[in-house]
Amino acid sequence: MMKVLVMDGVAEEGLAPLRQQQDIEVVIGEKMTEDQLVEVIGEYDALIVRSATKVTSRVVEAAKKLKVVGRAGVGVDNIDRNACTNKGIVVVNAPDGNTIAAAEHTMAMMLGLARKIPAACGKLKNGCWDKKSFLGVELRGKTLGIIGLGRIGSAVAKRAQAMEMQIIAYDPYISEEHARKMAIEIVTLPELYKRADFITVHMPKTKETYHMINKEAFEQMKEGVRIINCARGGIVDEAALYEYMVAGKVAGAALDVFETEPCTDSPLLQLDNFIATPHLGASTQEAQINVAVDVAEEIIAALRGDLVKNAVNMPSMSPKLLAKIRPFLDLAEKLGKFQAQMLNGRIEKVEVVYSGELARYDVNPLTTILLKGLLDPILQENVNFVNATLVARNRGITVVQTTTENGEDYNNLIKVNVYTDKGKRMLAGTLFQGNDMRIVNIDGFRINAATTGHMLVVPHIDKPGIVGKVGTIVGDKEINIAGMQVGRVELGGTAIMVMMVDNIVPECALEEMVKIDGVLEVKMVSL
Ligand SMILES: NC(=O)C1=CN([C@@H]2O[C@H](COP(=O)(O)OP(=O)(O)OC[C@H]3O[C@@H](n4cnc5c(N)ncnc54)[C@H](O)[C@@H]3O)[C@@H](O)[C@H]2O)C=CC1
Ligand SMILES: O=C(O)CCC(=O)C(=O)O
Repeated sequence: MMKVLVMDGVAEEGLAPLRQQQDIEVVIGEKMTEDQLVEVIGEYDALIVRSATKVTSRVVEAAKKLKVVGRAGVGVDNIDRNACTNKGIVVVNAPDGNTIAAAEHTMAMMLGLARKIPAACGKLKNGCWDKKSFLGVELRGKTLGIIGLGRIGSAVAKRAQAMEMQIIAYDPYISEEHARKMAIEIVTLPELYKRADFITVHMPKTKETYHMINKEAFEQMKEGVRIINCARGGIVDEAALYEYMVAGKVAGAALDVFETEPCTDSPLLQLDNFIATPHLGASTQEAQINVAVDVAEEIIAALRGDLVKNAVNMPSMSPKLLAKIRPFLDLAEKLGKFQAQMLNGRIEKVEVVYSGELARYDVNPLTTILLKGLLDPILQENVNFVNATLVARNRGITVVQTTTENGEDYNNLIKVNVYTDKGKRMLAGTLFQGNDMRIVNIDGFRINAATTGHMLVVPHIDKPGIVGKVGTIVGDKEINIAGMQVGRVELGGTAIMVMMVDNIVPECALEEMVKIDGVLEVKMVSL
């Protein structure tokens, strides 16, 4: 039975996909300290969190069978991704389910600021009918500066356009063309500061974005600007914000997120023109169900060893790309696994060439899974789709990946050259129609071998009697031969024999075979 620990009040309705699995037990956890989590995490195969639980390196170190950490939401800054990656633990998030909730919360903040609703409401509830203090401004005709034009930034833009605002945006990773299609003008950051009446931030907290809205930024802004942060605490420097609000340059600010959460004692909370919500951006019934369902499905996929759509620490891919390359993923892994059993010496370099139709796809996931197939059988540590590239890099293995339209007589071909301190080994495989996977070349010898079961691979001198002698040894061990392929370049030169056998041939028999005159090497490969 696999166990999933669910923290932070993830929506119960969304956990239905997990509860439907016969072999998965769902445990709803109460709020825990780091020490408490460290104590229990060893029991769990998967952990689901929102933003409250911190998945620190200590927690990750204490995990014994954890395969996946799921974030029911977007931001994964509460999860130590490097620690997870090093340990081969997949980190998944649910990036789409709360976009609208966060965008609507941003609009609510903007309208709340423009019309001073929270302060007016507070005063009225205290028995004071005060109309004079709450003269607001309209959004129509105002310029909204959006920093970070991703999912939420774009959804905010669309809603603000409906309110007849003019949108300008800064996002160094979004093309102007993309913005133009949404009728958004891309500007530099200084220009955005200079022109915007309202500024809203929608990017992740990174080294680059931490305290991005600081004194220098406030200095460049318009008199009377209003600031909104429904993204991550720390993007806005709260001390600087307080200073510029008190000085009157900033007419109002609304924060849903704070540098330290929970936050109940900030001086900002004393200001009438400051609106605060306790990280509620994603807190709608709809969003919570959406993200819980999404993350539950990802957790199931990860626990079953299937590919996940929204992994943040391994190559993830669109469903469209996945459908196209899924059969090639199996082939790539098999080629890696095959090579692992053929090698002599320490791996120095892996060269993968993708040809034919494969040249049209993003082949990074194929290389990753090929490395997993290659390194997992060789190394002591657990190598998986998450950490395979990192493991290769940490071991000083150079990985080179190229694509070419020229498929060398095949519609598609994956060729893997592995260089060790003892030489080079080449292997190539293809997918024929109907996803029929075949090994088509070993060290330059053309063959046509299946990619399942056990096989003896025997490079030898092309002369009579060798196949018979190898077959006799296999027969003496009462092992059935299921099929055979021989590849040679020229008569009397070197050749390769691939003998399909029903069981693993024992080491002592392999040693006997190597002694046959003309046999150069014997490798037992199981796929
Ligand atoms: N308050 C809440 O409850 C919620 C907060 N969030 C947070 O909102 C933020 C945005 O989420 P999404 O739109 O889904 O993410 P996204 O990944 O779709 O968009 C982020 C955008 O920020 C841009 N960006 C990155 N670095 C930048 C920089 N230095 N300057 C300007 N732009 C930069 C990226 O190019 C990207 O377009 C995240 O931090 C997320 O954690 C998301 C949901 C709910
Ligand atoms: O789960 C939550 O309430 C917060 C959501 C959030 O901040 C995010 O998705 O990045």
